[in-house]
Amino acid sequence: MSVCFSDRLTQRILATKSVTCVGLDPRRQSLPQGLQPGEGASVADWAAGFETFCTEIIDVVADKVPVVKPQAAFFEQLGPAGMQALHRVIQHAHNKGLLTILDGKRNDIGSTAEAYADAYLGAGEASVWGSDSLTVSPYLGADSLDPFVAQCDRRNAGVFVLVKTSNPGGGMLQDRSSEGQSVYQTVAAKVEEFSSTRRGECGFGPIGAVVGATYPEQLAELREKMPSAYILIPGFGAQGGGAQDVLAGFTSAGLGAVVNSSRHIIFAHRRPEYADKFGEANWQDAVAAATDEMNQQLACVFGQ
Ligand SMILES: O=c1ccn([C@@H]2O[C@H](COP(=O)(O)O)[C@@H](O)[C@H]2O)c(=O)[nH]1
Repeated sequence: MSVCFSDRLTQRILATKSVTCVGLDPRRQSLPQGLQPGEGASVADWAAGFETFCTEIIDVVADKVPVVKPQAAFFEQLGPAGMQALHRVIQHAHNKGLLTILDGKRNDIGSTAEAYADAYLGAGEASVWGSDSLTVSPYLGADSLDPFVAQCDRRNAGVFVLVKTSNPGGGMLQDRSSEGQSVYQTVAAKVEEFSSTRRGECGFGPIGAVVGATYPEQLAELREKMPSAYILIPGFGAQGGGAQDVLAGFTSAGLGAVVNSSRHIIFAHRRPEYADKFGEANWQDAVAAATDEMNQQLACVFGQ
């Protein structure tokens, strides 16, 4: 990949006219009936169901959105078979022209973080997992982030550092203050420092931040504090965030952020408004309709 991650993401946003990120969070109990392997099924059977589910979602959304975010946890739950399915899902997204954010929230001391960065960062054949980008935790400090940043430089990959997460309990650590600055503000300053010296043509660098749609005030504050960073905004839809909550994450050109929704899109066939219209057998049509709906709700970011 010769183009830096932030420029590739920007190109995809402009080409699809969408800032929606579809989260691939296959949950056993919510899979459409036709993909549930039935009683006594092995983890390998479930992994096959996950793979079919996610690849079909990718086929539906490939021309509608710039990026998908596979959630590693659900694949890890199925052991080696799940991880093989995850790999094939990432490759399928890549082959369909979608960018990938692997949501693994990885990190460790620097020398071990090097192995994580090598494993996950680099699209297609550039790394064994083939992901364009990865979510990472900042809680082991700046030196733990360095290996990820180095791999972003080497392989034109991207990372999204957890800054202000969408969950209600995140403030226990993230909102703590010392020397007049909260932890999330300290992490944001580091993200900006990394990205400001690596800006692509789009004006953003490859080191981004995770900021929840459930904290619109902090999102506005962090947009200002990190002018060089792409923001991944989870918490839209199932967690209660809406279009008005995420507007402040974008520049006036509608760039600088992508908004993730997982359950509300991939399990749209279970939402009453879609269940009646499409029925479970046509779950792919519900995914398409829910993606179109989210794109329409967020179209306002381009005309701020
Ligand atoms: O702060 C964060 C960081 C990550 N997530 C992840 O995003 C999706 C959200 O799923 P929904 O179904 O749209 O609620 C999920 O994979 C989380 O692990 C987050 O929600 N908040």
